[in-house]
Amino acid sequence: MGRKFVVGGNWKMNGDKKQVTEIVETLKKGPLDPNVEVVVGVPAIYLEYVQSIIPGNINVAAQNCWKVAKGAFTGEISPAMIKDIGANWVILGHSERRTIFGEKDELVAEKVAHALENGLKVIACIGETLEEREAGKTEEVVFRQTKALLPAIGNNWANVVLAYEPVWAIGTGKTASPQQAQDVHASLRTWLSTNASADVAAAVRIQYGGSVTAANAKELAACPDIDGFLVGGASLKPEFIDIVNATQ
Ligand SMILES: O=C[C@H](O)COP(=O)(O)O
Repeated sequence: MGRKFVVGGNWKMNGDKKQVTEIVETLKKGPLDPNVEVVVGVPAIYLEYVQSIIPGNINVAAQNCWKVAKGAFTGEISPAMIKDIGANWVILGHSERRTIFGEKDELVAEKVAHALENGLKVIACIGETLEEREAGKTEEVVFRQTKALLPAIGNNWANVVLAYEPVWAIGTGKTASPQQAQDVHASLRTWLSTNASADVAAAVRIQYGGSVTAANAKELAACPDIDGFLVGGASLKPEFIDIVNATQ
């Protein structure tokens, strides 16, 4: 049962025009494993520029979008706008959106529903905080966050990638161990098989995110339920190529 490995590079609020051009040049040189789907999450202001210079084998994602097509929502962008400039993906529910900008499960779900309705593919992020993990609530939190997405996704699972990103591992240098990540991915798949369907559970790709580097990617990629990565800091560096190629 082949789940195509999918690696996202989330540039977050980093880079200027010169640096994003350099990153694209590095990606062009690769070489990138042709069996891996690659998506780069680009700051909104550079989306159209990056889309215009990136090779066709790499997909461009927005890092957020709003839940309706247009209107009086100062500072926001819509899925229609993302599609209009040629990009096809959006990252939603990232823990930085949840914790810094106060996005709740319901809002994330509304955004996911609208993005999918408008033909975008979605990387939907979930994950527990350190406090929640230490309280033994990892599964409870991850299942709650995913449950909120079920009606939003409906029968559109083919256009969704889940990204499990334990908040305590993001940007901290503390990667979840392969066993810790595998355990959550496996229990999420079991939960999906009960709460969505066996087909969804078997087919959905679950990325791991949180301090992924070239040094730890191969071991994580070898876990049976880890189907890719969502990479922050290391996606700005040439080592991103090695992370994309971690299954080789
Ligand atoms: O979206 C990416 C994650 O937040 C991981 O970031 P990081 O690789 O810098 O820890």
